[in-house]
Amino acid sequence: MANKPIITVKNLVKNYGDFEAVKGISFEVYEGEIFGLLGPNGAGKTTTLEIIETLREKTSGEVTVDGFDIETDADSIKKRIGVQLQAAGYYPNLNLSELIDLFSGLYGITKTPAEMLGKVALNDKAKAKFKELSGGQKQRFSIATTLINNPRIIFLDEPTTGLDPQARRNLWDLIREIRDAGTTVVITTHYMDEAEVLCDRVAFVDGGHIIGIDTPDRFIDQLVATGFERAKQTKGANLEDVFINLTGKEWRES
Ligand SMILES: Nc1ncnc2c1ncn2[C@@H]1O[C@H](COP(=O)(O)OP(=O)(O)OP(=O)(O)O)[C@@H](O)[C@H]1O
Repeated sequence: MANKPIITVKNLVKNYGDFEAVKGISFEVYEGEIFGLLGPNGAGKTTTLEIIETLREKTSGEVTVDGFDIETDADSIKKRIGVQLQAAGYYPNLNLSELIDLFSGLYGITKTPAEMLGKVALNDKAKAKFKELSGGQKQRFSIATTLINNPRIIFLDEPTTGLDPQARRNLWDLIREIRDAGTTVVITTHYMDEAEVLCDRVAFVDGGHIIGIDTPDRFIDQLVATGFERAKQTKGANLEDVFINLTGKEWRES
């Protein structure tokens, strides 16, 4: 992968009153990668993402997204990114088809519901309302809405929280497909197994600082090189393997 930065963050600071939530962080996201922001609750991940998404004011520092400055070109950035909305953002009385039409209209883009729902395997739910969907289907639909404006980058904030093992794996496949089709993906997650298999690179954020940034593989190799050894696994499978083995890998939520 040619490492061409699509997001550049330099010395970003965000204060809420006297409280410094983000304390001068710098990092780059490369074009075409799945980039994970990891860290404990309250580390500053959402604050950082919302500043990059032009939804929140920074205190100081510089951020460019696809060559545009968040300070002077927020509108150009908004046109080039897709941000997952929380469920509350969907009109309750519209079905999925109507919601796609509505969002397309807001973007001034002609996208058919069949095309967008097809991308996330929800064509059979075109007439269903958002609240009637399973957790995995809701996440897939909200990812479809991020893709309507052909974004260069999408931002997913804990997209697999609360999903069952199959639904999580299917969402990983979907996120990889989106990356493979050329869209950069920035994701937050509290599941380290997910970050390990899904993310090309991850940054660890703690207390408003970035404390490490690298590929999952290199992070793990570096830790092992220090002599760290994991408690030996006594069994060749775990309960999640049993779950998947018993209930199958196919999508279960139609
Ligand atoms: N609007 C706000 N006003 C005051 N403090 C805030 C505000 N938003 C966030 N904070 C504080 O800033 C810190 C960073 O919050 P942020 O939501 O960015 O963390 P996070 O890493 O996304 O956490 P989580 O994993 O829980 O989502 C926290 O201490 C939080 O309480």
